Amino acid sequence: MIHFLEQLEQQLEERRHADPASSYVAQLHSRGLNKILEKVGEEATETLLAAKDAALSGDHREVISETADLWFHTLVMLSHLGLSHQQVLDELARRMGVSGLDEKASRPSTSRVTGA
Ligand SMILES: N=c1c2ncn([C@@H]3O[C@H](COP(=O)(O)OP(=O)(O)OP(=O)(O)O)[C@@H](O)[C@H]3O)c2ncn1[C@@H]1O[C@H](COP(=O)(O)O)[C@@H](O)[C@H]1O
Repeated sequence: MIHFLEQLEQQLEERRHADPASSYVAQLHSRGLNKILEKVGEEATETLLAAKDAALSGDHREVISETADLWFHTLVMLSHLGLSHQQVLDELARRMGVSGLDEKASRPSTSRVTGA
């Protein structure tokens, strides 16, 4: 899986400066960060709607497809910002074993008051 992400990231970097007429990835970069963020938001919404449908119907194909779209556009976003999926994996690894409840309780008291 990690090897596949490395291959995909390499392909996304290669396509970054390709001809937008023949590459969707190049098209996204040429349209700029706001367009990429718009797509991430759109795919996030489509993913949650598909998840609601999947819970009702038991058919998981659409939520898997939409989640793949969301991950793909998120990878393009990271690439546009000069970041790597590895930095996200490192952050998840850093959090491994730290309960989300404990982490939240250790935040400064102002955060707890606002519930943020
Ligand atoms: N994994 C993907 C991938 N997943 C989704 N998509 C595209 O993401 C788009 C999302 O579909 P939408 O209907 O939401 O987008 P749209 O309606 O066309 O967009 P709007 O004009 O409405 O904003 C579609 O065009 C999909 O084909 C992807 N496009 C590319 N890749 C990977 O990126 C590589 C390079 O792609 P190209 O740059 O196109 O060669 C490919 O070989 C793949 O490995």
